[in-house]
Amino acid sequence: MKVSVIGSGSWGTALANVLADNGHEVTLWGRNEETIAEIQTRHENNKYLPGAKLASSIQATTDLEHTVLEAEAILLVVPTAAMRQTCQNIRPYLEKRVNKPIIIHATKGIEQGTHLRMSEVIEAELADVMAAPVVVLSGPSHAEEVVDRQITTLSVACRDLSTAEDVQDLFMNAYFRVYTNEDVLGVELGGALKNIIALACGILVGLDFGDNARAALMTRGLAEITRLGTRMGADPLTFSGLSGLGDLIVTCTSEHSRNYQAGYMLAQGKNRRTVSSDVGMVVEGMSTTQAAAELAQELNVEMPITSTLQAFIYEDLPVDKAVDNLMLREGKTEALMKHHPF
Ligand SMILES: NC(=O)C1=CN([C@@H]2O[C@H](COP(=O)(O)OP(=O)(O)OC[C@H]3O[C@@H](n4cnc5c(N)ncnc54)[C@H](O)[C@@H]3O)[C@@H](O)[C@H]2O)C=CC1
Ligand SMILES: O=C(CO)COP(=O)(O)O
Repeated sequence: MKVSVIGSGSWGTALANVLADNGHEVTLWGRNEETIAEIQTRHENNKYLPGAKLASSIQATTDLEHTVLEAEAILLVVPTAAMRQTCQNIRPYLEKRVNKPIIIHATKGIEQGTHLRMSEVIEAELADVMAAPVVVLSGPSHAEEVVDRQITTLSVACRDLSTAEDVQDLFMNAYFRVYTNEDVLGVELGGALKNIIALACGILVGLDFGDNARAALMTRGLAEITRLGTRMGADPLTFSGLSGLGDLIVTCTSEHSRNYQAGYMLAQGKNRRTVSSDVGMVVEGMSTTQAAAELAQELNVEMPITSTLQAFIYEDLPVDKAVDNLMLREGKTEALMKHHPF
């Protein structure tokens, strides 16, 4: 199958490599001429995946029209902040086509201002020029390990199950196992919101808190993700799956996680305005924290970790006050569904 990947950062490059391993004709689009030339000629992407050798069959290009006109499936893997503009950039080429492609995305975030999920942004811009409802690929998957062909499991979500199954077939192989899911909302929210908790874990570890505190943050983090997601209409069980608990574990416990790294740097006193460029790659959790705190307020859902992190990052709340905010709140019951239906 002809598959085009739009976004040649770490995740787009690693996914292009999986698709090439599966024998697909892969075109990888990026905006940076140097990166694209390096992928095309040396089969390497040293800025984002240093040391990795990529499949030589990947065709890397900066020509967006060529990338869009040929593909039977298009995978969008740009940062959240660039998703709407990217859809607008590819739209004219999709309009020209008689046979429309399947659109998949693997981006984890919530759009600033609108609070829309990525599938909602894509469908708002492209609904009439795609072959099927948008498909989401999400789950515990650091690009560094995927490009090294280490065992990885993910979910593909689509409200049309047969399209999800087609995309499952596209990606599945001996090191990359994919499960289908029809809960697009839950899968997208799990992937986006775990970045908030990973940032908070990085801060906690950077400040020398112990393992008990990290376990508390992950568990209560999952509780508030589930509370918001259920309020929005997701299946609560989705958050115990790969794109919920699975992704929470991998980002809160791994030094590969850019969100975790950014949190660690914030704990060392790095400025929030420079922390993303210090990490050198996109840190989605910074803006998602703001968007999720606003969303929780709008929907009247309690998200104490998210709102405390928002105040820590954006309003200079001192760390001891942040910890007191969480620890000295009125006593609560742990039961999620019985006492707090959402
Ligand atoms: N790196 C990983 O292991 C994983 C990343 N993701 C998600 O994938 C998405 C992309 O992240 P990464 O590839 O890791 O980021 P990255 O920081 O490695 O690369 C970002 C890429 O986006 C490009 N880009 C930035 N602004 C752009 C714009 N306005 N238009 C077009 N391209 C633009 C950059 O040139 C670069 O190629 C994020 O939402 C991330 O959460 C999901 C799973 C795993
Ligand atoms: O989503 C990821 C792994 O599943 C990547 O997380 P980071 O963006 O924190 O590196």
